[in-house]
Amino acid sequence: MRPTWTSHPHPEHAPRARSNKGRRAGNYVLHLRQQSPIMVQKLVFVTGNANKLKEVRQILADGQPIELNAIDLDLPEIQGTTQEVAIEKCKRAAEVIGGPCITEDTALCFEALNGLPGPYIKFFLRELGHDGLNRMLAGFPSKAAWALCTFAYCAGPGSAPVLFEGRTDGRIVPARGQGKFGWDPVFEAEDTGKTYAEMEPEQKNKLSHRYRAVDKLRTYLLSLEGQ
Ligand SMILES: O=c1[nH]c(=O)c2ncn([C@@H]3O[C@H](COP(=O)(O)OP(=O)(O)OP(=O)(O)O)[C@@H](O)[C@H]3O)c2[nH]1
Ligand SMILES: [Mg+2]
Repeated sequence: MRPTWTSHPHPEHAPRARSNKGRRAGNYVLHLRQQSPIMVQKLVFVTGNANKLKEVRQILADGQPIELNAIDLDLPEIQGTTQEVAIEKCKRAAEVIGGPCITEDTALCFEALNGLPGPYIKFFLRELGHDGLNRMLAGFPSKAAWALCTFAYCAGPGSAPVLFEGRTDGRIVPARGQGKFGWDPVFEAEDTGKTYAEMEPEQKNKLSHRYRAVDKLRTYLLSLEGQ
């Protein structure tokens, strides 16, 4: 079914900013623009992570005209596979805002640990830091890892979310580079010899897990526009 692109989230459903995180991405809306400004259509990106938002904006700025904004909502993230976590979060986001939306989940998966920490990387990073992530692999010969980005799009309350995954392979290394974003300094992307943190944004945004997922999402959203 074609989503009701033209509806803003109803003011009664407008979420309040998270107060417990001390950061806020801002109240924004994703505009899918056709050539005429009158045809502006809207979709909410629900995330509390300002770095994600910044990167997604940068990636989307290069290509078809999609204008991105976001709402910061404190949504529960269940335990499960990356797909299960992404589906439930997006479903809940659509219910809360009462309309179409996208959400994004990032996992960092260690080959030696059969894909863990995966979607729980946020908590491992917070508790162990860069050094601890390296030490987790001390007893294993393989330092191979992959970064996995899962975007979910939900057409509205009661609709099943659609997923878009992007994966970048690499390995876990002692921290190198400017540590502005999460685990960027300890993830060396395959065939680059550089950690994400050592790359200019332009380089990361052309090979990252996020870039690969956004590319699929963009194609899907624009195909909906044409229907
Ligand atoms: O170095 C990094 N380079 C990246 O490219 C990247 N993308 C996400 N992350 C971090 O990995 C965890 C995912 O958890 P996550 O998907 O639940 O995100 P989140 O809770 O911060 O935001 P959201 O769920 O409100 O969107 C969080 O700690 C993010 O900061 C990254 N770290
Ligand atoms: Mg989260």
